[in-house]
Amino acid sequence: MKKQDMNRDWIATARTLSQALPYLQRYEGATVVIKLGGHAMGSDEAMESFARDVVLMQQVGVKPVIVHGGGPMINKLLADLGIQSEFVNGKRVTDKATVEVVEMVLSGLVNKRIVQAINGQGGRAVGISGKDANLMICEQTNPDLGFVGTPVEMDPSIVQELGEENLIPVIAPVGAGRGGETYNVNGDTAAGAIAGALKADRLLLLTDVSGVKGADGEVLTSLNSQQIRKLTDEGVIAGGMIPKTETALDALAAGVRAVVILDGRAPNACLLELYTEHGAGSLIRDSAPRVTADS
Ligand SMILES: Nc1ncnc2c1ncn2[C@@H]1O[C@H](COP(=O)(O)OP(=O)(O)O)[C@@H](O)[C@H]1O
Ligand SMILES: CC(=O)N[C@@H](CCC(=O)OP(=O)(O)O)C(=O)O
Repeated sequence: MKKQDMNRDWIATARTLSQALPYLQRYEGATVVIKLGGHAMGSDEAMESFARDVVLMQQVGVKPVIVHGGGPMINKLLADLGIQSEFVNGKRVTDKATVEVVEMVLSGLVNKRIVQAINGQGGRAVGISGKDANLMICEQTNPDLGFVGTPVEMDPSIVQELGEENLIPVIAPVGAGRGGETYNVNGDTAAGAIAGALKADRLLLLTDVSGVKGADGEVLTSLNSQQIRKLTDEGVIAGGMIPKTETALDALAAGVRAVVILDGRAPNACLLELYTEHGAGSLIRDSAPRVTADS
């Protein structure tokens, strides 16, 4: 690279940093719940980049809370074990053998991979599940789905206490039933319930598309609950996007200020969303269009 071009790059970097100031101030002390979907986890490099963003966010005063999925990783182990699995309306039909595999994969392999990635970037992450300290008590969603749970009682104190100690909670979407059962909870649903219980400032749902697409296939940069209902009725919002937009609406109703659906595979997705004017992905809330530094 020529010296002149390098200077231009540095000037642009300095300008970006300087423009981030109002956003850094805006999010100081804010609770940001980030749901990392199985499809967004991708390569080790993508995981490393995600972990670096999370540690940086904490360094500048945000309280990050990570809730993860891991559907593709569960699929793999079930297939290796020869256990059949099917989904109904985006939820895995979960019998006794399946729920054991789900807990093993989510609370074990996936959870510890994220914990290790964050710690590798200089953070201090602690892996828990919805079972720990009664964070997420569940009831059966529908007898036809077996051990699939709906969160009915949340105690977010463990998450708040970890945050106060500058520890980063990494939460597997597995819940406890009142009768000692283990429940498999959709990752988006769990993230929404946790964000709602914390009254988080932001819920970021990281997935494998750039945001919610409209009928023309273009990503909508901001949308409200009315638009979501209309797009869902028209079948434009479908498949795995339905639990995400439903979660977004439930989280807003529970007191979360805004929800963003964005591409977790894009480099620095979380930083772009929080610290730049244009943000990233689709911002969902019920009032004004895009976020400004003081909203
Ligand atoms: N209107 C829409 N806009 C964007 N994606 C959509 C839409 N409708 C359905 N989808 C699908 O939803 C998928 C995201 O859900 P999913 O695969 O369950 O994600 P994750 O594993 O990250 O939780 C996208 O890859 C896309 O195929
Ligand atoms: C009930 C239910 O379907 N649970 C999900 C939990 C994992 C998840 O949600 O993973 P993603 O976010 O990667 O899709 C499952 O068994 O796959």
